[in-house]
Amino acid sequence: MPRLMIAELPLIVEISEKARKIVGEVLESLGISAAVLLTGHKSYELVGAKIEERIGDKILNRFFIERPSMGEVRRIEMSLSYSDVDCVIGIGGGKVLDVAKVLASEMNVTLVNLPTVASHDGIASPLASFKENGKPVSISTKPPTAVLADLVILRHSPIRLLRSGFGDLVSNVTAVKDWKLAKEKKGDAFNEVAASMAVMPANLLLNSDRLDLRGSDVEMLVRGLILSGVAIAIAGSSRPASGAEHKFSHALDYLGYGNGTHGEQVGIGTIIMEYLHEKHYGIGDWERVKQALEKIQAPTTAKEIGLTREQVIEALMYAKRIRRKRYTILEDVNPTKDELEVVLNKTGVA
Ligand SMILES: NC(=O)C1=CN([C@@H]2O[C@H](COP(=O)(O)OP(=O)(O)OC[C@H]3O[C@@H](n4cnc5c(N)ncnc54)[C@H](OP(=O)(O)O)[C@@H]3O)[C@@H](O)[C@H]2O)C=CC1
Ligand SMILES: O=C(CO)COP(=O)(O)O
Ligand SMILES: [Zn+2]
Repeated sequence: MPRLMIAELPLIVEISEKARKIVGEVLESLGISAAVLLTGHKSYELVGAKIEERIGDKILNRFFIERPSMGEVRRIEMSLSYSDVDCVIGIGGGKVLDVAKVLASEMNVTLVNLPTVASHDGIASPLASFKENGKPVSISTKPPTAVLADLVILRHSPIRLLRSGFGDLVSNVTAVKDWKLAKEKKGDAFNEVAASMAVMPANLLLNSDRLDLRGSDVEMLVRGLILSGVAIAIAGSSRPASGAEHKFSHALDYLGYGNGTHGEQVGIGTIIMEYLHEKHYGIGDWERVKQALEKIQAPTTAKEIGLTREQVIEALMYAKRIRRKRYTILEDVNPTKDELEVVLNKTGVA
């Protein structure tokens, strides 16, 4: 029987052209008086400095994040010592927001996140991803109390990172198929609300004729990534947004192969896993996934993210061995190297 669980969710979510301008108002409404600002050099220069001007009276300290790690969290905690901090504000990309999440969780204070890029669904999720000793680790945190997604900032953020966000959102399509498979084959707990929240925005974008991430579609992308994060909080695990395509991406990170971003890797992984779902269960349309990624000029081939065919095969074989409790199409089909060669040929990935 699934356990009854009360999920902690973001209290305030603003997705608009003026989100950056209401930070003061939001802090006021949350009763914040002493916040610590975490940011990156670039994001501070482009966005953070101006926001800090507006809320300067509430900022106790500012830290620039360079390398997201537990060491970085400890460094900040030590500098803050016994200061009476009641809020962490994160203004930056995934690196900054992840450190902000872990710090706010450890200090048990309010977290206000203002993403300056929309590169993955960590914007609103209760998960942080650090590299420790060169290897990726996933850390559970509290979700942000407030997420202020400013569409003007995000529309002008680097296009490669917007495309990456699209890849991470589209990956929910196979993640949810894997989750359903685990429910049917292994009796895993499945949450229809979380699954729908994760998959519906992804399908909306996949079915769109024209995709313009610098234009009107940025809003749906950001909405979808935030809903993904909330779906993760509701499900109590990354299940709605992470299946076999994420195992493939984690395998690449572990092996240190290629130069793709998270979203680029999972995007290519989604083509492969959607092919397997379609072939073995007749559900899915890998060509639709590939075409959508091509439409926004995101990579759809191994070569584009610095991978050889052999490395992709090795990563797929490795992916079968990680996080074994999470049943996916890879454990279900357990493809051999020869079968994977066929998949790569057919999909044109390598
Ligand atoms: N929590 C989760 O679920 C997940 C977390 N991750 C983690 O997220 C991190 C990657 O996040 P990602 O957002 O891709 O990358 P970064 O946070 O590293 O940001 C990428 C670059 O963009 C710069 N930047 C930020 N905002 C802007 C802007 N508006 N315009 C121009 N440049 C900008 C940053 O500079 P500067 O930093 O100097 O401001 C940085 O150089 C990794 O640490 C990864 O492990 C990955 C997947 C999932
Ligand atoms: O990237 C994520 C969801 O998009 C996080 O998932 P993981 O739990 O696989 O790290
Ligand atoms: Zn992801």
